[in-house]
Amino acid sequence: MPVYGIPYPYRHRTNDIINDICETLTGMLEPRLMPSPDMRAVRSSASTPSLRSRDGTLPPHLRMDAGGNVRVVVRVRAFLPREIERGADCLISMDPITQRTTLHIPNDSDPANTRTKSRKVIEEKAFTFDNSFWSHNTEDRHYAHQEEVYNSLGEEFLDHNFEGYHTCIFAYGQTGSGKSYTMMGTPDQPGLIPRTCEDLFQRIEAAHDETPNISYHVRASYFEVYNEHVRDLLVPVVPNQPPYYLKLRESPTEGPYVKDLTEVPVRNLKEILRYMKAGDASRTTASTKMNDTSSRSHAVFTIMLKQIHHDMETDETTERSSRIRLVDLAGSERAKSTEATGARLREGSNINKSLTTLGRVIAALADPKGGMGGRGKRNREIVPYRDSILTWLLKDSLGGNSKTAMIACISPSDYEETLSTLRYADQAKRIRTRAVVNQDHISTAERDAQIAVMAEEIRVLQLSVSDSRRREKETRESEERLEEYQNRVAAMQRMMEERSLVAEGKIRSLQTENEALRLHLKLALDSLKNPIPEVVVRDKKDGDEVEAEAEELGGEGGEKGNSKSSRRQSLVDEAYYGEEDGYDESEVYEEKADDVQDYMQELLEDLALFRRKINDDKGRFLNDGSRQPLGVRVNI
Ligand SMILES: Nc1ncnc2c1ncn2[C@@H]1O[C@H](COP(=O)(O)OP(=O)(O)OP(=O)(O)O)[C@@H](O)[C@H]1O
Repeated sequence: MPVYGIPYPYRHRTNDIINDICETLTGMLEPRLMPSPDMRAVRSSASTPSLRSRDGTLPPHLRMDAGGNVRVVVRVRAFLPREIERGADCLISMDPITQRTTLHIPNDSDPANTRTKSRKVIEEKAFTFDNSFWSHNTEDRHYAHQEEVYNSLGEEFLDHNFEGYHTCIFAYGQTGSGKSYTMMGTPDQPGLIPRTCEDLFQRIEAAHDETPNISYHVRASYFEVYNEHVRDLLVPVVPNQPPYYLKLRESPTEGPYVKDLTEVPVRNLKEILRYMKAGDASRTTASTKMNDTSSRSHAVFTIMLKQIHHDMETDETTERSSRIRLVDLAGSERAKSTEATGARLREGSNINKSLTTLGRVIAALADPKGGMGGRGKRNREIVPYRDSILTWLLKDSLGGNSKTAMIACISPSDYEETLSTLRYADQAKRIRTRAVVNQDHISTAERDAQIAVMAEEIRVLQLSVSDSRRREKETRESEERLEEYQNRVAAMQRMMEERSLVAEGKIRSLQTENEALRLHLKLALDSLKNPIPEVVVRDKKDGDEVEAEAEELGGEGGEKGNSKSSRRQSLVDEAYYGEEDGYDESEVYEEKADDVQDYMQELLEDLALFRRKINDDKGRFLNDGSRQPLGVRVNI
């Protein structure tokens, strides 16, 4: 149980308090702004800013852990069927008293150790670790079951979490050496992660009964680093969609974190196990020659624990925040052993690249002249955290504010790989981290002052929100108006286009008519200028009839007779020369031609004017490609 009540001086307010109170107050002030209850899965950073004791807020001897080394344990697994088939020998022995692990020289018959033969020196190697877990044969009385591993490592680390320390446990080892088995386990043999979750909620439940004035808040996140990309394992995979990768950010106070990572609040064991299983199911695994379900990514399961203690007597609040990071690394592998090709080979080379960087980080941190071990500033600066996503994300856990443990998993019969893992682990023993209790203490007066400041901030935010809403509404309205205007302009343009088409048709028919008139006029003028004498051919019968008529008229005498005579003459003339009396016909035609020409001239002038106007209209209203339609907004 965590113990509270140490009289700490006032410490800075932290983002967590602000966020939580902001959430509460914002919810009170404007419920519409709050996400729906099932949307409360907060998206935030992986290493969520926690209440951290900052420099000067705690006496140094209380603030900083005495300086802990990375705790390193080793676990050897049982033979797999393929190893039994090839008659492999177990090259490992462990001393349960001294916690010493010894790697023995392989015999010549095992094909898995052919590479070893090319070594100049093959010798027995012994290393001492914090724990050497013998999980090779269940019959052995020292056999380390999942429970033993949890009891001697997980339990202690959970104690640290309740004390307010960040912790990290990561499993390292060759592919197929038992990392996932140790961290996640099987339904029958749950590993470190489900056991930690179970113990966590058991402790919380027990604490509720004992000390009701402490409240506990648990959040969880789960992500994987695959091919140097970060993928949120709590976001369901959408079939036929490319995976969504998250970005890394660095906070000046909290270090590197994953932006927009899903962090779900969890209330009980059932919930957290559900998230754990869902995330585990979407982890990238594949079958390789070395392991049927080989993890092709590094998986990081994180639990954030926040304990809030309120002292009724002093009316003071103390908050402790700790992060529990449980990492199942992808296995180091030799392309030759896995016989990987294509995507598997690429994954393998990315896995090896990040594990090599992890090795360099460990080497730099373990260097007694520098790193955290030697407290040397120069070396600390050149730790190559940034050379891989994995080491960048684990920066805090490897060389910062965290109590960290490494579980080195080894296969029982692979000399080369096991030696490399043991050396790696041996080096990690020398890393020292600087874990601090992440605790914040706040009096009622301070809390009231903070709430007042935040209430003011919220009021200002509310104003700016309503202001931006008003502006948004105005913008929406003006956009609607603009759209209407654009529709009208478009309709007008369509009309103009139609009219222009009609006008073009008219022009064409006028042009045709014009051409016909021109031709007609030309012919008329030609015929006037060169008249063809009219030849009147009268048939005999007609002439006789006329003569007879004239005779008839001439016989009647007197005035009547005279008029008859002139009528006769005119009829004769008419018969021979046409209806008109004796005047100059060409003059009349000339006049008529002039009139027609004048009329045509006027017509042509009108036509030209009409065409000009039509062209004018076309130019103004038709979109000629270079011109934007009216009303369209152009961004300058
Ligand atoms: N302590 C153990 N007891 C029984 N079986 C084990 C033990 N450790 C590992 N195994 C078995 O060995 C096989 C490989 O283990 P696991 O998948 O955990 O390896 P891994 O190191 O995670 O491999 P990879 O890096 O390829 O993911 C599995 O079938 C697992 O059940």
